[in-house]
Amino acid sequence: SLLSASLLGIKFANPLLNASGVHCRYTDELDALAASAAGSLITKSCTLLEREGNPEPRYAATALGSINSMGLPNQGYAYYLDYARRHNYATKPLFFSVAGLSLEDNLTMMAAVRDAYIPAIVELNLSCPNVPGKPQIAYDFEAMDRMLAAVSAEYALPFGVKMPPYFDIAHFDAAAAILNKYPLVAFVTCINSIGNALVIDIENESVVIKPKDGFGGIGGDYVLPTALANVNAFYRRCPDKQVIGCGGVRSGEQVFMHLLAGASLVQVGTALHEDSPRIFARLNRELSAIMERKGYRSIEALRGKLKTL
Ligand SMILES: O=C(O)c1[nH]c(=O)[nH]c(=O)c1Cl
Repeated sequence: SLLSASLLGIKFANPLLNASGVHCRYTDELDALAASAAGSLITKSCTLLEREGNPEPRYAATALGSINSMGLPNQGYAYYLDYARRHNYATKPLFFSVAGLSLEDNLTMMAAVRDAYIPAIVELNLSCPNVPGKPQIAYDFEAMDRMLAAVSAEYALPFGVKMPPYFDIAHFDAAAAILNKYPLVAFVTCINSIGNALVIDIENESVVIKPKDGFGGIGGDYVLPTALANVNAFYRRCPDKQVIGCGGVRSGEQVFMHLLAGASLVQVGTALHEDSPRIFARLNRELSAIMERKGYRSIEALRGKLKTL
């Protein structure tokens, strides 16, 4: 149909899903996404063991988006693996987000997903900005190279990576060159939050989140141009991979922008957090209306068709 999408040869009724971390820590949240108009869903990035995460307040919404320093709160990978075993894949695909605190933990968790023989799609999070003392892997190119070499060898199935934003052409080039060494990295999700921003409340003359002296990853309207640039940069540099867009989506127009930039699927974070899974029905309606107005009969007809001047 008009909004059909595909990734790794798997069919999606529409390109929309949640961004990992939003509305996906607990089974009731995941069930609500499964029952929503989203074309698929993804679990909260998980660690080997359950984590409480950082002290609250650790999320705040602003007029232009959000800031968070959650600290990877999650129920541990066994909880999400159990959910992934019970999911009905005939209704919609499920993504499984992994964010181990070490290479060994990532290998253990991905081996468990591999050995479960379920069609869950793994998105390896290389970009969590909020675990104190753990610099994010994707900003350390040698560490990212080592991680992908070991994970590719162990998991031995196609998987994807969740990337942070880059801001320098040389960094797009270097990061893409590493990803292109690994054919099993079948998709690249761009972007994670822009790390270590600072939101100030002038009434209280204070930061708005407790962890890390108020420093946290931002999402929402703040990040849209950076998200689109990263989607398009990796779309251009990784012709053998697909790209999932994430960042700044709150209406059909931003979904359309991500698709033009080359995205195959589009994730929604801040706007989903501030609304509810009902947002997916609205986004699908708005995207359909734009496509019909412009005469597009399929997403493939517009994907990656961004014009330059
Ligand atoms: O603090 C978090 O849990 C978190 N927050 C983000 O904005 N991105 C991530 O990948 C993670 Cl893992």
